[in-house]
Amino acid sequence: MRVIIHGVGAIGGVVGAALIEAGTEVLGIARGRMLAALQADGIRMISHRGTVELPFPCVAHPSEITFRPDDVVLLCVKGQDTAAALEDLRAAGMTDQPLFCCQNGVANERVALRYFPNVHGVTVMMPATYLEPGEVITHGAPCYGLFALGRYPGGTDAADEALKQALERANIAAFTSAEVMRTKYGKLLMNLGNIVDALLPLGADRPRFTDRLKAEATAVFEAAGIGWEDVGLDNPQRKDVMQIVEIEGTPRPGSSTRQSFARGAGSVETDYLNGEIALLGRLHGVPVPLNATLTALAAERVASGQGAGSISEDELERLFAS
Ligand SMILES: NC(=O)C1=CN([C@@H]2O[C@H](COP(=O)(O)OP(=O)(O)OC[C@H]3O[C@@H](n4cnc5c(N)ncnc54)[C@H](OP(=O)(O)O)[C@@H]3O)[C@@H](O)[C@H]2O)C=CC1
Ligand SMILES: CC(C)(CO)C(=O)C(=O)O
Repeated sequence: MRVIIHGVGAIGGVVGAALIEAGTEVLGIARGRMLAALQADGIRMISHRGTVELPFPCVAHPSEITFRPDDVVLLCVKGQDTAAALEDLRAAGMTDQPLFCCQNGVANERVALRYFPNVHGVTVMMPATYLEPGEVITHGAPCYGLFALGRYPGGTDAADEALKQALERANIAAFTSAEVMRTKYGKLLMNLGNIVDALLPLGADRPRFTDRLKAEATAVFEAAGIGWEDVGLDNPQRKDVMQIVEIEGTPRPGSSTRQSFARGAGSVETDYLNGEIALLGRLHGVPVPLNATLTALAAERVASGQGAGSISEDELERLFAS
């Protein structure tokens, strides 16, 4: 099995480095300063086990790849980059190789099914960081992360089992799930807080806002008949397997959305997180003013160049009340 990682950032970088360290053949698709760093010096992965530096074979575009029958493709780009990535993979000759959406949100798998027949969802529990080109960090321990894998829209197959085994050899705990989207909807509830985490200053009271975002979302799920499973700290599959730990000298900078602002990435994933709740609320006639407000606020903050920590608790409370 060769694992092609489309989008070598925080998740793609940690997963790729861990697989390479464990002896799996990996090929990354990266861009910009990350691509240049990987091609020049390979990847540096920092974890609770220490720092490893590894060669990370990479190309700039899928068109540079001759796809093989034993390839599996891990899509590790943010939701706003999914459609372009899928188009590039198809144009490059990918056909029925398994495609695993290692992404937050619940929209990627459905889009992928337009392009490819063999689509899998992955619920990614991994506190990963990418701020500096060539360097990725995971604060997950004892395993670097915990992944649930399953075929989309349902079931499991040999590809799930093969990837699960490769991940486990790489210190990433994994389990297969015939209803993987249930855990992805549960994870989405957690990720409604990404934009709150990003925009509030460090140390602010986040649950004051995130609890209300989740309440809107669970009401929408109920109205829409969407089942979900809690994948947070109380999940028994997570306990003892993957907790977020301190790494001396390497503070965790916050959610993946906060990292996008910190890197000046020019886009954030909020349309596919809080925006998914806005969409579902509008489809099912459930009021979702708070998630809709934050979806719009994220776009406004990206456009105006304001970023991490740019709104106070009082300002956010006023927006929630308006
Ligand atoms: N970070 C975390 O802790 C977690 C993240 N997730 C989810 O995992 C997914 C990936 O997130 P994360 O790793 O944080 O994101 P990152 O932004 O760190 O990594 C994505 C990488 O893909 C690159 N990329 C995007 N489009 C292309 C393309 N067409 N060709 C080549 N490279 C491309 C991006 O480049 P560029 O920087 O130039 O945009 C970036 O380097 C998201 O859905 C996120 O929500 C899930 C759990 C935890
Ligand atoms: C790790 C977690 C849950 C929150 O930081 C996440 O999924 C993200 O950052 O996108």
